[in-house]
Amino acid sequence: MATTTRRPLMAGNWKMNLTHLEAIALVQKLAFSLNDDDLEKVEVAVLPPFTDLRSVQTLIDADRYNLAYGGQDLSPQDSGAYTGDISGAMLAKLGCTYVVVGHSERRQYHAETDELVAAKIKAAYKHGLTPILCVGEPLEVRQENRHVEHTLAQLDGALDGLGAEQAASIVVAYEPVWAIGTGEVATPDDAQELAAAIRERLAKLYGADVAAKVRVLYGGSVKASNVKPIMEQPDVDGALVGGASINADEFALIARYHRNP
Ligand SMILES: O=C(CO)COP(=O)(O)O
Repeated sequence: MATTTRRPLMAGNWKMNLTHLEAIALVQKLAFSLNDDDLEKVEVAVLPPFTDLRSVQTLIDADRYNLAYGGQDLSPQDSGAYTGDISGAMLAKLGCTYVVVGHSERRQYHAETDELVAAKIKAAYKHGLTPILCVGEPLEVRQENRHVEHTLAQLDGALDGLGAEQAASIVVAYEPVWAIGTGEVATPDDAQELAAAIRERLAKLYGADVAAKVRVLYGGSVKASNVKPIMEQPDVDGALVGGASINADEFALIARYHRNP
């Protein structure tokens, strides 16, 4: 399927890093490193901790930076007695475009199930947010050569009950757990294999037109030095970057992969 209609998305998942003051410095530096030409070719988003979002919003609005931003998680509930949780409504009020859902660290450390991930996706759409759904297999599953099956089962579970109109705007990030924070990046062929399998499953569930619209990202040890061949894969439409996204120079280089040497 043609990639030309899908604008790549380069998203920086800061995870639990950077105070709101550090966030301001990073976003300023990032904005100065990217020119209009870069931002026409790719969409660039930052996904800071909740405590940084108000500062990031204020800065981006005031200086009219052409950067998107979003949260790293949301509650499936709208409001109420859910201590420590943040609702989609709260993120939407802060001008967020995106919200990460089902990251492997949430699945691992907060026991998030596919069912909960599906509920969070619905909550995101309810509040006008675009989910960045993370799927991907742990090492032992890859060693057993069940990575495609495992990842597609996560996708099926997360999309359960979701209509085609909403599915057309979802972003799916293939993040093999063994590649996250390990320095061991998947090969461009690995990334393409799963991105194509995800798109094929979307086509089966929602039709080829929907599948052709969905951006499928790769995530896991992405750096400026390895991003280009991954981005050249026909079904890979961007990157979800962790560690390298909290360094403004490195993340700008990644976002500008199309003019890296
Ligand atoms: O989990 C990731 C992005 O969501 C990837 O993290 P790293 O880029 O640090 O491997």
